[in-house]
Amino acid sequence: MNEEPKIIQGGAYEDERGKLSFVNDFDLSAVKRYYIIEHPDTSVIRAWQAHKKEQKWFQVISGSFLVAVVRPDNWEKPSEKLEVRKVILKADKNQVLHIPGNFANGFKALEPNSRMIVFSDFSVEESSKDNFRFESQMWLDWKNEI
Ligand SMILES: Cc1cn([C@H]2C[C@H](O)[C@@H](COP(=O)(O)OP(=O)(O)O[C@H]3O[C@H](C)C(=O)[C@H](O)[C@H]3O)O2)c(=O)[nH]c1=O
Repeated sequence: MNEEPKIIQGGAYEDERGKLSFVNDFDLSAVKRYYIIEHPDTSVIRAWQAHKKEQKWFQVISGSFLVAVVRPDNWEKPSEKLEVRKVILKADKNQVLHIPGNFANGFKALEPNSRMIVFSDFSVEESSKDNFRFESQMWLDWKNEI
């Protein structure tokens, strides 16, 4: 599988009734569950979680996050020198980041109390059989990011 992470751009509509935010191109037909992650401050690093098959979709719903994505070259002992792709997701940009299988993800909030909703195409049980973790200090010096 050679699919790459990508941004699905949404939009917003405002009138006298208020504001409606949407992501029309986000097809949720594969999604089995969602969860919401909130980081109290910008010092918390949540990394690295990885899946060979499970897909995730991330949307920031409050504040902003730096999300980093790496494709492990080896699932037991990956190289420490791999390309790190970095994306800043902000609640007011209405963007969904799709991370296909075969990638590791890591992130930190850029503002206190930032919140992110995560959609997954695997149940919790399926995910637990496709769950890989790597040390947070791998690949990125998080403290010096932004
Ligand atoms: C995600 C999830 C978790 N939980 C329970 C299971 C654990 O007892 C507890 C903490 O979960 P976990 O340590 O897996 O959370 P993260 O380390 O943030 O990882 C999660 O979010 C990152 C981005 C991943 O990519 C992982 O696949 C996903 O598991 O919540 C549930 O009951 N349901 C859920 O949907």
